Amino acid sequence: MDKALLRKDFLMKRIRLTQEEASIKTDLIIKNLLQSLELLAFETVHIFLPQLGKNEIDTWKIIPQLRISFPDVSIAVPYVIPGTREMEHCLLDSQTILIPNQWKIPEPDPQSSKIIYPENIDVVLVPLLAFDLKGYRVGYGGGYYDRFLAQCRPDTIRIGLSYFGPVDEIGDIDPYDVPLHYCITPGQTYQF
Ligand SMILES: Nc1nc2c(c(=O)[nH]1)N(C=O)[C@@H](CNc1ccc(C(=O)N[C@@H](CCC(=O)O)C(=O)O)cc1)CN2
Ligand SMILES: Nc1ncnc2c1ncn2[C@@H]1O[C@H](COP(=O)(O)OP(=O)(O)OP(=O)(O)O)[C@@H](O)[C@H]1O
Repeated sequence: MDKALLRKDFLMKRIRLTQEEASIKTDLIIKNLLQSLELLAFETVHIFLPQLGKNEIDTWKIIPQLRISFPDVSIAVPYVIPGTREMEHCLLDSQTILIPNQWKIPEPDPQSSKIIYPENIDVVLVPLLAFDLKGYRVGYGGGYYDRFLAQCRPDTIRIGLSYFGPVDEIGDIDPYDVPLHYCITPGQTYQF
């Protein structure tokens, strides 16, 4: 199936989840994610912060667990440079000032935050709407993550988080699409 159709289908599936279903799935995703991360060595992990009102996976529930399980690890979060399809990345700590952007996604204030460069990020937790059996993904369609992942090191581990299992194949993959290494769902962890 094509990205445009998958985007529409999976946005619909996600918005139809009740708060309770979303919360149960998120807890299962966190459990599977922590198990997978235990097997990896990393110093800096990048995480998205959830868009309000769109039923995105509530990554605010993941962050405290990451801090407990990996106390020495730095957490980085993205900032979309206005008017561009590029992102900058900042350290998330108790000092970080967060401001909601035009899509109601909390973002770090890039002026007052410590900038983290893509080449220093070891693991990226990637938002998505749908993914396929080869590890390709569909997001909102801005290409923000494809651009960002291309700036990371080739050995940076890309982990998708998804409420739903994979589709067989995304039809219209293009040369800019950067596949995932893992995708974590409530039911299982896929490795590609
Ligand atoms: N939490 C989170 N942060 C993220 C992303 C993401 O998917 N999730 N992004 C991943 O790339 C980038 C932001 N990209 C976005 C692109 C479009 C819309 C958006 O809401 N677009 C439409 C509505 C889409 C719909 O619901 O139909 C709009 O402008 O109203 C939001 C974020 C960077 N930060
Ligand atoms: N590194 C890049 N340089 C230039 N264009 C790019 C790059 N990465 C992606 N694009 C373009 O951006 C557009 C959106 O890509 P795509 O539909 O794959 O977005 P997406 O993966 O759903 O979105 P996101 O990455 O924001 O979650 C496409 O036209 C794609 O060719």
